[in-house]
Amino acid sequence: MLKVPKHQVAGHEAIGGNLGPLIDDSGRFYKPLQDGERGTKELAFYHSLSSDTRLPDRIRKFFPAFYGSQLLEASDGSGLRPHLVLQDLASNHLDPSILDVKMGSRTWYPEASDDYIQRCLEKDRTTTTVSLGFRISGLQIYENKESGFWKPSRKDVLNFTVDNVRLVLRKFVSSNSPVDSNMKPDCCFAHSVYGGPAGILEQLLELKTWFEDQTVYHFNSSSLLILFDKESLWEGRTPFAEVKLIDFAHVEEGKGVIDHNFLGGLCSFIKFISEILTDLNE
Ligand SMILES: O=P(O)(O)O[C@@H]1[C@@H](OP(=O)(O)O)[C@H](OP(=O)(O)O)[C@H](O)[C@H](OP(=O)(O)O)[C@H]1OP(=O)(O)O
Ligand SMILES: Nc1ncnc2c1ncn2[C@@H]1O[C@H](COP(=O)(O)OP(=O)(O)O)[C@@H](O)[C@H]1O
Repeated sequence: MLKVPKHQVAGHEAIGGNLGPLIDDSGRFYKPLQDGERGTKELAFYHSLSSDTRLPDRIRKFFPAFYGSQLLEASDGSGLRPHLVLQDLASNHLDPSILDVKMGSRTWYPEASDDYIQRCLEKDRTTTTVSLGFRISGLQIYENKESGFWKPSRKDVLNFTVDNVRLVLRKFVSSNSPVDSNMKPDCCFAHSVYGGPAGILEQLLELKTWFEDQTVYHFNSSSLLILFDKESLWEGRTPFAEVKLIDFAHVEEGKGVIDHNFLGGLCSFIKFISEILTDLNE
């Protein structure tokens, strides 16, 4: 039985009769192939990744597992449509807090259509994409059983300033309410979630070592999806905090050139996470 994901934080959503991803109870995430080149590009990327022997195992783990494609009834009622069959990254987390961070100081690329470039340029200039090399494109933070999740609207997220980003990255690992804007985030989970040998910072640094070398792919407009849940943290499960790469509808061949755009954004994001840990130590 397919259903609408409970923990989707950005992108096209299968609610209100729209086209969007679906999940099942076995831990699979079905992402409909988007129209035009976008869908075929993302499918081709996953196929190429599966057979790419150059990809080290320590890097493969950053991508959702890929189980091919399947024709399924689309969520918008338009009939059968091919879907990517992916690992549902939220399925092994109870009440996950999730951040979707769109990487790069530009989300457009020269091969795209003029109309697409114009739309991207506009969003890049009005968000932190240009200034920071990344923008938060969606999030949810689990508070507690009574209050559930704090999930700011898409419009509010698109309006995040640099200061908002700094604050949200602190709220993400805090125990006090993310809703109350007067409350200083206590960052009480920062050491365990961002720090430590299996924490987010280590994972980001490992990913960075690959981006410093790899010239095979250019990850235009792709995101880092960061997930953790308090339950796994308390139970000492590993990994309880994960960094994954998603959204490959605009990946291009790297043709021997470093993906400076993604790498620059990654370095900038790493700095923001490192600062939180440094501030705690001082
Ligand atoms: O249509 P919208 O306004 O929801 O824009 C989508 C973006 O949502 P946003 O407004 O930034 O929250 C959406 O951004 P997120 O993935 O939500 O960060 C994508 O940029 C999407 O483009 P594409 O599918 O990657 O080509 C964008 O879709 P397209 O406009 O390219 O179809
Ligand atoms: N494999 C996955 N498992 C769980 N959730 C996912 C997965 N891929 C994407 N998502 C969720 O869906 C959202 C949108 O995904 P994305 O691939 O960027 O779609 P779009 O192409 O519509 O922008 C992400 O922010 C995340 O919440």
